[in-house]
Amino acid sequence: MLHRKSYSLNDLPSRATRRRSPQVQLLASAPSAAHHHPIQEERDPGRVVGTALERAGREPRVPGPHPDHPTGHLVPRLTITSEEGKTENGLELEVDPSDLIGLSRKLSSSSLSSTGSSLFEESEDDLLSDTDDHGKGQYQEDTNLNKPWRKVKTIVHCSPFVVSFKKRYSWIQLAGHQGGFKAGDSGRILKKYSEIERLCFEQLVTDSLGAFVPRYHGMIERDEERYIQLDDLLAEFDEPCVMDCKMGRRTYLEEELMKAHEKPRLRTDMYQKMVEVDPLAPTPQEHTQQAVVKARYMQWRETLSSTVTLGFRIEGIKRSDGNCSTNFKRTKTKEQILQVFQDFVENNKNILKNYLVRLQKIRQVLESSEFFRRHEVIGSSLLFIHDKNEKAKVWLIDFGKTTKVPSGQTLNHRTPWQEGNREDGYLWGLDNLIDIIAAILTDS
Ligand SMILES: O=P(O)(O)O[C@H]1[C@H](O)[C@@H](OP(=O)(O)O)[C@H](OP(=O)(O)O)[C@@H](OP(=O)(O)O)[C@H]1O
Ligand SMILES: Nc1ncnc2c1ncn2[C@@H]1O[C@H](COP(=O)(O)OP(=O)(O)O)[C@@H](O)[C@H]1O
Repeated sequence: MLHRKSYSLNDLPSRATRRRSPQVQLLASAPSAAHHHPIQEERDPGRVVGTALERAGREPRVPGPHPDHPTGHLVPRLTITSEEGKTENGLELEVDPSDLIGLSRKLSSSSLSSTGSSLFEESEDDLLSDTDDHGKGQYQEDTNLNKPWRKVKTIVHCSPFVVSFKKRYSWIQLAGHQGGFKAGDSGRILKKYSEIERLCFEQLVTDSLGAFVPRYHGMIERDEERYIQLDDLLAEFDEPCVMDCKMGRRTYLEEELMKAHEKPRLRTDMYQKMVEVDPLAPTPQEHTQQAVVKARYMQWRETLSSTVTLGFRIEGIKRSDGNCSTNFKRTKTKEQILQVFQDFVENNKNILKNYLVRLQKIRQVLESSEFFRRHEVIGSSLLFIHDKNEKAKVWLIDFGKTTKVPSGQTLNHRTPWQEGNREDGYLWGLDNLIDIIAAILTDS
């Protein structure tokens, strides 16, 4: 039986409780398939200069990699691959035995993961208080610290996905909560239910923004667990490349901040995620208590990346060669982002142009959307997907922390945030993103 908390508007979440189902069953890819790739968050920003950058506007250089942690945070990569013709029972698990060691709790929310997590039942262990690190903070040493790009190779054929996919492709989850997804009927995915998100999708059906979010097909119950059904955005692509960009100037709700002020809850898992990236980041007090409060962790992540300075950040990428990375926590400057985009599209200007047109359209629709005007949009991403046919589209995903502002209030999503005004900087971030992509194209 699955034990899962549903979220109401009055229960804004640590979603810690809905994540990280035991991942011991999901095993990382063969390290041999991994290789270095030029896109790395610790790249020397000085390498990427030029007129495109000048047009995009210069940012102060960020310091290079931390001397004690030159390669940043790495996670095992895995994905589920369905194979046509296989039955639900014709299943096999491909595992590199060397990957069996110490992976059980490694995957964090920032880990690239797969729908495979939903193959396995959550346990009571995952329903944790914020002060409990069990199931969240037990991160193991990654033995492949020099390999920020990892080939997705694990194949798990024991899922209901096998029968639901029409064509052979890997569904990949680039960010978000572990165990949050499951395959649905053909061309659909199931995302664990959240009342907030359901409300959003229901309203989006009739909003002009509806064309730019995955189509919503209502709620469904599977194995005593509720899900929302959404179109699988990857389904229409041929060997899709995917990028998740988390939008906005902040990644936590004002309500979460208030809670943190009133009743700070210590998170050992977040402390561990922090020291994994930068052992010097915690304060002496945080080191002593081996824990940080969530708002502190979120703000640290925002400042480390481009969230605060540009209003968006890159969360993860799956490339055409199948390699994936969520190793962008320090990707901060315009020049770094510009380089990541160029690598992501492999310098294909047609793809970039298609993305630009789509983003401009999204901006136009956002500016006139009633839904958008009346919602604080936090933690939502733009999902970029393209393929070798140069088809390239972008959608808005993840409305788990998108909440309505009080009646009479509206947001413009560009005004700088001050506690109380609920502005999220979404459009400001989109403006910056569009400028960067336009600058790459203009340069060429
Ligand atoms: O990406 P890393 O550095 O792992 O940090 C994660 C992300 O910020 C999650 O946001 P998102 O879901 O947008 O990816 C957030 O979930 P919330 O959405 O619940 O805030 C997690 O909070 P916890 O769920 O409390 O751990 C936090 O630990
Ligand atoms: N409709 C979809 N189609 C295809 N992939 C999706 C879809 N929704 C989410 N994903 C994948 O799952 C990841 C996490 O999604 P998200 O909704 O942000 O989850 P969470 O609420 O757990 O943060 C995305 O980065 C993307 O890779």
